[in-house]
Amino acid sequence: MSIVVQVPQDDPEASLGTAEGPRAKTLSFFDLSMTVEQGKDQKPKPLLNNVWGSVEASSLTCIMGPSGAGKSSLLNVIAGRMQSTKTLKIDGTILVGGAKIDPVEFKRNIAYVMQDDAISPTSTVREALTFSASLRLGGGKSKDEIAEIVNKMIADLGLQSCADTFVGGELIKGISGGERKRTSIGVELITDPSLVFLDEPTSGLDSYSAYKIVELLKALSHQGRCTIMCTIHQPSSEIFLLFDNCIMLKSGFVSYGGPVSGMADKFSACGFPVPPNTNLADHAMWITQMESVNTLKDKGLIMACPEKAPSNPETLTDSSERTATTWTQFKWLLWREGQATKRDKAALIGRFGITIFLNTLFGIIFKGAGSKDDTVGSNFGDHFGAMTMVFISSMFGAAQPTLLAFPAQRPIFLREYSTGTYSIMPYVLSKIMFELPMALAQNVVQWAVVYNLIEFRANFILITLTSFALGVTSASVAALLGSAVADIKTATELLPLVLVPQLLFAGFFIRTDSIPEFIRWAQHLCSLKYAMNIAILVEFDDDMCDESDGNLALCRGMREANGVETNLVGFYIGVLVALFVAFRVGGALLLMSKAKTVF
Ligand SMILES: Nc1ncnc2c1ncn2[C@@H]1O[C@H](COP(=O)(O)OP(=O)(O)OP(=O)(O)O)[C@@H](O)[C@H]1O
Repeated sequence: MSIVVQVPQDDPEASLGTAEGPRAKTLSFFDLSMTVEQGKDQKPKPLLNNVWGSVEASSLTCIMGPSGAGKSSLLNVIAGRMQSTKTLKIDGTILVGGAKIDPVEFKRNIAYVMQDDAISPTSTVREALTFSASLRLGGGKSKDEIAEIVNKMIADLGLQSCADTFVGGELIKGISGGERKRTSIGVELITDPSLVFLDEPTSGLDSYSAYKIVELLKALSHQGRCTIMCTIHQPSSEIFLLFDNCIMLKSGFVSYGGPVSGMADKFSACGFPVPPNTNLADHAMWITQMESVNTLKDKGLIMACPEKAPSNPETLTDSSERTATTWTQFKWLLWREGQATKRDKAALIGRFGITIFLNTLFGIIFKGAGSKDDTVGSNFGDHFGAMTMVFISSMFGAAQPTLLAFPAQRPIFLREYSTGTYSIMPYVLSKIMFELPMALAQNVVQWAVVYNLIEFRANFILITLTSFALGVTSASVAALLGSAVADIKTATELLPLVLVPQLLFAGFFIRTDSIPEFIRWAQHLCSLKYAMNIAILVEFDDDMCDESDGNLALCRGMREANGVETNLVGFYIGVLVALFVAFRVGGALLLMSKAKTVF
């Protein structure tokens, strides 16, 4: 790909630093093309065809066109968020001001606001902005300076009345859609970018909120803070006339590129006058949609780029380091994770409520199953069944909350990671730092409920720690699964696929030496098997069993059938730790690869 993005040559540092005041830059692009390979015997499909456009600094531009015309593709290519790949070829020249830059390096000066507002639902507006400012403006700013920047941003965005309200989401009540969009804009604008791109900023908003958002974008651009470009669907007249420029696309061709004020005349001159009392945007959309590319070419609406790209522009990179240290990232992520855990009361109550309810039920059903007192009438089958049920519930109890939370957190991670807000290590560590104590607390509650009711024989601490190890390893499996899929529904459907096979390989229903040899290896991926091996040793060891009622022989038989050996406890613990780490690393790698292809 030979895309170049340029910044002014006269004062490059001023244009790249954290300058206060006007930073907006002109933006022009020439002959942008994008084609996608379609398979061996098919011709590559063109998605963008010699697209061109030029917008002045501090202006507000919309990209319009029928569905599938290439609006998002164009926005993503200009924003440097789409690069050439094996199957996707991108070509063309993009100029910012006048000097060439590396689009990846220049990313810090470009803000991109996604269509879906991916902001932590348990943060307040002020906290979301402070989080972004603290991590993206570098370590050089004091707390007071950050607070001042955030307060100014809140005022600029008109968010004073909801500054300390939760952003909210599906499960937590929060600010309105328009306020959430403003917050998303603020989170990106806080880095003082030269160029701001927004994908459908008005989608899902009522007409008044949509108007207020575009009005805000106009004010921000006209203040000289940045040059703004966004895609938009069917704007009302009032909204459309707020834009300075419009780029209209038809099947990847430019059918209009210029000021909104000159659009009606251009359409008239090409034989498509705007009927009286008609919204110009609707008229332009209608014509673009109705007429074929050839007709629009013949009529002079679709035309080649009127200018040539300058040859050999100078290259400039933005080497300014604005990312906070890993330690700062970790502290902020930990803080946000703590707030999320504390504030999502429904999730907390659900998690511990279900644990208490299920384990009370186990306690009632298996009451005294582990008792050594012959008069209670316990037997080996009930005793082992009780242990199995408690362990299975520990496995699902830890995996479920992680899995349910993950798809909601995933888009937030993808946005923040791809904008360089933090790196993967502090993110994963901050998650684990909260998951471990939560899982421990859940297991302590679980065993506190069942231990005496069922009269388990193992040491309370040992058995609790074993089920805790199982819980956190299962949560890692859930994190891996959550990293792979985008929505809660798919994740929930896939959970049994990952956890139920564990039951088959754990040795409860079938001896592991009876499993067909070609698939027996899979037992080594099962955390439940290793946790049960340890549990068998601490609960069903020789000195825990009673020779007189035949339990000793049953215990020994079970240990033998499942290959459980007393001297391998260290190995079983090691395998659990290794599985925990492997699933976590796998999940992190998957997330990182998703972040690269998110746009
Ligand atoms: N990476 C890709 N590989 C293959 N086809 C793609 C790719 N990206 C986009 N397309 C196709 O290119 C066309 C333009 O897509 P794009 O999302 O840019 O259109 P759009 O105008 O933003 O549409 P909408 O308004 O429906 O969001 C569509 O037909 C889309 O399916």
